[in-house]
Amino acid sequence: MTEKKIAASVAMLKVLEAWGVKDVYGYPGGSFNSTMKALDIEKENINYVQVRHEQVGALAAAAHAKLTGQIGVTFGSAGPGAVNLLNGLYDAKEDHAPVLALVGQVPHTNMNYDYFQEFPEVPMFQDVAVYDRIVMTPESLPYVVDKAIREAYKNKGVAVVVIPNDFGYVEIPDVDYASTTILDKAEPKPAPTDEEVDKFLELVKNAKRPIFHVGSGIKENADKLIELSRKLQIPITITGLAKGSVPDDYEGNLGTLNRAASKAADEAFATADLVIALGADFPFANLVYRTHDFKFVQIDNDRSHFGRHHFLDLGIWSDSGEFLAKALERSETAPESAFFKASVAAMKDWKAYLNKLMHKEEGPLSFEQVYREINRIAEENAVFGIDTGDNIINSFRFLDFKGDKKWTISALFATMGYGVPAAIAGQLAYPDRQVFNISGDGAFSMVMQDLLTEVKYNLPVINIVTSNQTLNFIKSEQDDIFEMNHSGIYLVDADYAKIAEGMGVKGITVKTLEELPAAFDEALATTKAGRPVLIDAKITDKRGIPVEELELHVEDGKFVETISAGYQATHAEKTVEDFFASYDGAELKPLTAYFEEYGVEA
Ligand SMILES: CC(=O)OP(=O)(O)O
Repeated sequence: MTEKKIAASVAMLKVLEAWGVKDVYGYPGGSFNSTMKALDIEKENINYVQVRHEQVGALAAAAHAKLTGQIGVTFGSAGPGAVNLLNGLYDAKEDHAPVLALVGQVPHTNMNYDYFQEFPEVPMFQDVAVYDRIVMTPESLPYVVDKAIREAYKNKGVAVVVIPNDFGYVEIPDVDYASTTILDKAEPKPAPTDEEVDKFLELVKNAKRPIFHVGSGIKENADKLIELSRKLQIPITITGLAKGSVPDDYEGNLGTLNRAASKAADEAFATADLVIALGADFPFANLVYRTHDFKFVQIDNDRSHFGRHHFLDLGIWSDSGEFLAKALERSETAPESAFFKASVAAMKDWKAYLNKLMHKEEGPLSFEQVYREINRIAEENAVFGIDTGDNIINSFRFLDFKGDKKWTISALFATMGYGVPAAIAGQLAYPDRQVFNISGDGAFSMVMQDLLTEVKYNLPVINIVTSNQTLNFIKSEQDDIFEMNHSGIYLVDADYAKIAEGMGVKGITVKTLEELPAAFDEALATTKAGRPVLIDAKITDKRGIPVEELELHVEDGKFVETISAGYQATHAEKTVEDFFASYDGAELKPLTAYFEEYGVEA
């Protein structure tokens, strides 16, 4: 009997198909032609998405993984194609997203002869990858790719497989190379002991101002968290990635911390005497966790995370759902807490302030009104690709995450140019949903060639460019540096609507508050007709209020609120009241005012 044969590259694609991969993002080069041939053969089963820069392909794969939880796949050819992948792969690494990168290599017979575009790729990917291999035989190609996918899932990171081009053409035995059956088995969840939960409850009982800081893993258990927050009277702060995981309309959800914060969250956290970090892995902990003394409880399902941001008073290795269920079961309802009430009141007023800014009807166009319009047209299950810069702060503050919405950012790596690739990945993964890209002009102009990808695949993305000819996130940082002029942050303006039109995308420019609603209506109508659209919103370079400059400390047995010495040194406003007023917030009150009102003691 003759053994059935299959090209090694086709066998590799069948492995991807078995793992449920639908889209593969990349740009061909000569050293990748054996896989390109296979992609053509398998086009009914797997979709090759031609991006216009490998960086965009790698970022789209990372965004796909972050949005869906499923592996994202990207490729680049030997040499420049491989190098261009790096930015997107680092984004995946830093945000723990499973991504497979297939990398072309010259035919193995030409390797080590200083051949055209040949370079040693494996060492280059060593730092970014959790698994990094060059295929050594045609027969092992599907096996190595299968193993790479398992490693990417297991280690929540990037797996790289370098493929000498000639191996892909070779016929190998046609057998089932994929090991996807492991997907059926859920990992066992760690759970707390009764004693651990009782110790936690004792710490809560002895605290005057306990506060939660929770990570995005809470999403499935947000109901239990809210029940415990109410029962024990503990307000909640969240990490940036947890935005939307705890409903914004829960009165005890104070929102995010630090620079992208709500005022109430930063203020309340600064007075906490007990911080309960629940799956929170916070990249700014070194700033925010070290401003004052508090007791620290950490509950995490990853044992390698314990103590990495703060010394522990209590560490509980547990899944958040298991922990919350037991804490609810073993706790008694706490008496009403003045700290909880004061925090909730401060948050309510903060939300009213944001609402006021969004609904301004006079003055120049600024980012708040753009967000009002996005919220107006956004559907319940919209998907957002949000680019790095002010749009991160602004989306955390102004974007309405209610409903079944999904969003993604380049969180820890924070690369600019993420919005377009994320929107492409979002629209391909969720073809029936409305998808937005929200980018600053600096970020957008790094990847704008990939509007062509939206056109090529008929992706009706709503691209919003918040365009102020400034790297505004950086400008704000420079504003706070003593005796520093603005340096290198001003950008040449462009007519992004015209650029979009030149690529086949409907382009709309909006310069005034009056023009804004009609522009968004037109954008909506365009995408409903199946076409991508771009709104170039010419906004001011106004800065949002930097609430991270607020500081609380105890003087004579009472909390006192000030603005940081650094801010005072670089700005005219010296009092908290003047600080609020300079950001159009004369009605805002320091948390200390609420403390007095509700009787919170230091
Ligand atoms: C990085 C940066 O400053 O971006 P933006 O101008 O969108 O804030």
